[in-house]
Amino acid sequence: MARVFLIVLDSVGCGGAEDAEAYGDVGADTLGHIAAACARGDGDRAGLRSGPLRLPFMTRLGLGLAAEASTGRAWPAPAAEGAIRGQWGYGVETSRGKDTPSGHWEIVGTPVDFDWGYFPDTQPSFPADLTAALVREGGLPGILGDKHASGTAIIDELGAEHMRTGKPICYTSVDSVLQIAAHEETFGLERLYALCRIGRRLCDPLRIGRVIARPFLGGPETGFTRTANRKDFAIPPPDGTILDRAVAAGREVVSVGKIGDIFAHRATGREVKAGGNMKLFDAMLPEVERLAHGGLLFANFVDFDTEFGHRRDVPGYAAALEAFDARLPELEQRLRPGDVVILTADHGNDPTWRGSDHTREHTPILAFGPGLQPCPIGRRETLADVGATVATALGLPAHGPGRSWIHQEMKR
Ligand SMILES: O=P(O)(O)O[C@H]1O[C@H](CO)[C@@H](O)[C@H]1O
Ligand SMILES: [Mn+2]
Ligand SMILES: [Mn+2]
Repeated sequence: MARVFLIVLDSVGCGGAEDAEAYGDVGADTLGHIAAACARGDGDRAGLRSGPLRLPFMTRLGLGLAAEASTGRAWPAPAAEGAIRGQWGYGVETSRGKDTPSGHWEIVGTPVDFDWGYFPDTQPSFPADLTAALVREGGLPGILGDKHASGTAIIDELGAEHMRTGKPICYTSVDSVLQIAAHEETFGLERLYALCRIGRRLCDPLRIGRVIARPFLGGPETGFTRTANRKDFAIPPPDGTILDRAVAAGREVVSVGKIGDIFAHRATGREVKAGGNMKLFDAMLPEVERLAHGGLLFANFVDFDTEFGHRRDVPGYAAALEAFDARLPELEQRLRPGDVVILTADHGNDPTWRGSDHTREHTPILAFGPGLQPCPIGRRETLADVGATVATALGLPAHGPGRSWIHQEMKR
């Protein structure tokens, strides 16, 4: 029986979204703009990387062709060396949010059919009764922030005041989130998590997708750094995800990275975590060897988004893509006959774009595995086609709007 490895490169969009105007994102193109910047020499950073964007493994799977099909523009990075060996295409997000839960839930077959609640880009941003309840129930002296912000910028701005006053830093973005940043030592990590649980309950009636704990360390003299102890408290996804169906059928499920958080830990099986893309890859490989026949491994590689997209760091993003690409042969070596690997993304986060938020884009979809015939899979009208394909490959029941691109004749 096949095993499926579904891997989300968080925020690695490929431009071209027809509805980008509604988001102020016309022309945003995460992969294309990184590749173009690298081609111009604007992706160079001493000691990190230089020159054109080199993604030999994914380019041979069809990444450049997928990007061209998505945007109608030539792929501004080296073409595939050798014949295309993957199934390639791109996905159109139908859920209205350009956030992580919307993207992931749609990928696994359950697009978001309701509108998330959002906090306005005003100051204060949070409704007075929400703040009052958080302060009262959390036993707080007050809160700081109360606005849209980049998470690294706001701890630079308010970290010292937070340490002095004991008031947590609450902020949001264009996504449906309440983020709470606090010092791991002076405020306390468990206390921050407890506060986020209170925030989660208070945000439920507002349909806020996630309450996110953003612990950090450091001091006013040394500067502040976020730690790997981020924790997301999410609304559970709609019923019927591919994870639900796999677990219901008694299949082994392994979640790597932040998948558990994104699905409120429902049907996420054994959760494997590590800090940073490369450590996550290290942690994923033994799971690839171990996964039972008929099993599903679902991984999210978050650094692309958190460390480079939101930080608008082109060389960093390019280096992260190259480092990820260079590890893919290690994954391929561990595949067995019938296995299917799908690489895709949940939304864009163009590091050349204004601001620090996600960007509305199509997402690349690449599939490969022993016995999987290379072919174009075209434009997929919903990311749920990925989940439908996973269901076909694993022999699980169909659910929701997705259509599988794998038929038996394309597998062998
Ligand atoms: O700037 P940071 O804190 O990384 O925030 C980002 O992370 C949030 C959740 O992924 C997004 O909504 C975005 O605003
Ligand atoms: Mn994401
Ligand atoms: Mn993000």
